[in-house]
Amino acid sequence: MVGWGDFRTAVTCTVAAVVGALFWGLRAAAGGAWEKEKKEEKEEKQRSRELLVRVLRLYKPDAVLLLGAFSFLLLSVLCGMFIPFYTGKVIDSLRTGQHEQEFLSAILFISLYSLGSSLGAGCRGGLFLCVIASFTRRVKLRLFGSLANQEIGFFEAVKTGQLTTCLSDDTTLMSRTVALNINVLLRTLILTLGMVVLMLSLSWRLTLMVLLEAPITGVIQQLYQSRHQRLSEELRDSVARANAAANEAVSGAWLVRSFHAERGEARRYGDLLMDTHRLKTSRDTVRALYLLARRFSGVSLQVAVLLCSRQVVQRGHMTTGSLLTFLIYQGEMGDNIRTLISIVGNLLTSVGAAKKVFEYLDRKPQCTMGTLAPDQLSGHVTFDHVTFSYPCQPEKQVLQDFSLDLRPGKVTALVGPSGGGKTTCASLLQTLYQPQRGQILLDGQTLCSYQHHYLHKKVTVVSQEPEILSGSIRDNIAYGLPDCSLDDIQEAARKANAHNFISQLKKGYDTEVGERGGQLSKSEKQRVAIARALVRHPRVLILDEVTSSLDTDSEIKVQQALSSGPAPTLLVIAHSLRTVQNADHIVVIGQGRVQEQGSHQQLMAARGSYYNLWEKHQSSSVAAAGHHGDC
Ligand SMILES: Nc1ncnc2c1ncn2[C@@H]1O[C@H](COP(=O)(O)OP(=O)(O)OP(=O)(O)O)[C@@H](O)[C@H]1O
Repeated sequence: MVGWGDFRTAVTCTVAAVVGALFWGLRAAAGGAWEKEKKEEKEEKQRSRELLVRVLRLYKPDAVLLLGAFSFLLLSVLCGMFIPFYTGKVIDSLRTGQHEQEFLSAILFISLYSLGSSLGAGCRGGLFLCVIASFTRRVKLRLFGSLANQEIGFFEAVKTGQLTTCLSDDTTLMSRTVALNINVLLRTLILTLGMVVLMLSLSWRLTLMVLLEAPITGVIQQLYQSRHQRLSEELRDSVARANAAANEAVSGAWLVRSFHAERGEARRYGDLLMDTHRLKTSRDTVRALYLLARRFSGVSLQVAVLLCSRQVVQRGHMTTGSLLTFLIYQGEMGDNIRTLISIVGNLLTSVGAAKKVFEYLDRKPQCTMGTLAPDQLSGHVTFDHVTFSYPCQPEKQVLQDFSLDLRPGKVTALVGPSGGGKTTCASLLQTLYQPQRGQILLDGQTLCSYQHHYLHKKVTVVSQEPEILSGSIRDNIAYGLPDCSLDDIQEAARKANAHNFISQLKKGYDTEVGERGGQLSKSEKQRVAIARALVRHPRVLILDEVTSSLDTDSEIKVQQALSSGPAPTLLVIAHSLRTVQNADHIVVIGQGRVQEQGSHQQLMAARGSYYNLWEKHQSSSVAAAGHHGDC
């Protein structure tokens, strides 16, 4: 016979089922309007799933540690699951006041399971942290390797702040959240399955009611997840933009100060911070609403179960102790269902940070270097009909059908008006950029077919603004050559006329030069940079406006040093025509094209653009001399 209690339970279950179905129905009805959004969401989810699989594959080297962590996880979950079960037994034996033996054994089991659960949880946590640390280090290193290999155009297109945020924050976020989410997912899954079995054994009616929470939570979660993910991504980009602005202002502090741009910079940074704040507030509001809806549904179901449980106990289907056990499980079950549903979404969200990391990890540099490393290299360079635009300004052709021959062991001077493309030639020779058309050959082979390390030892450049790194002078000269001896360093420094000033420093070659070589004068920096180039014994040496910051004495000494020993192919880029008239070959470049070439005498006789440049140079020198005389 069906009693009143059974009837009430059945009615409550049906009502709850209808509510659940209604939620699904509403979602399906609204689905029509969201068709497009849903399709995009689906594709996004598919991409996130693929990313997740890639992240998981990266954990392979930590498989042993992970196995240990999962074993402890299993131990802690299984032990923890039985504690409420024995708590119910304790209550029952207290209530009846009999079976002391049962009471004591229940207490003993609770103690043992608590010990096992705590031990398992501690070891699991420790091992997971080790895995996360090792994973993060590995990913950071791989990402750094990939970034370091990118061509210069990439660094011009992407802001430094974005790259450093990706390297420091995104890698950490990706490893932490994925590992923690998987940890929680497995723990909750095992716990939920175990609890369902135990709860069914206590009361299948109440268990069915508790399980109705799943579809309701599912709907709430669905609504929340996509919005939260979108806002989180926007927030991450906004933080990166603010970081980039701060970086730029701090690294260019002298520029900000000398142009009195402090207020403008502060305003720009303030606007970006405001944007970040707005996105953060929206994201937190969405989260607060979600938590509210989740809590409300959970509490409603709890009340419904309590109402029905009275009937179940009164009818003798359960003891009070079992009911207590059930209610403890129910409390945890609600959390577990919510966690299980949210964790799948969280896992997909957490790989959002991995998106950028993989984007940079997968990026292939425009020029992948080859394997050529011949013992003999004559240093014959050919620009063969090269056309080039900078990646950030593709519409502006800086070099147009540009051809040039640098003959082995000879000095070629590249002269021409400012912005004509001289430094661009030097950058292309270092493979910092790739020409869009034509090719650059070294001894008949394209630059990219040489081994990376070999090419940059054989083709070196001393640029207008030499990059000096913080560290000692010795580190700077031997940069990139870990086996370079002090003798070689000193020999190169002598040739660059740098040995004297270095020897006079208190710590000599071990003197720290400060950030970006701030403790050295411009000429000293230039001479250290020349020594850095010469220590490599290059076959092709490019001096880009080097003489402008050298005094005459240094200039003569450097020229003498370069002409002694096996002379490299020398490309001298110069504004001052005085320094180039002795060159074997002079090339005049203007608007990205070769305008004239020949020896000084030939070009002067031709009375073309070189002659005009020379005339201008002469008259400005005379004017400068007159001005000094007046003074
Ligand atoms: N990184 C870059 N991105 C975009 N355009 C650039 C970049 N570097 C140079 N340019 C542009 O390319 C053109 C050629 O510049 P390049 O520095 O090669 O000239 P240059 O002859 O060496 O000038 P200067 O004698 O003043 O050093 C110029 O119009 C310049 O604005």
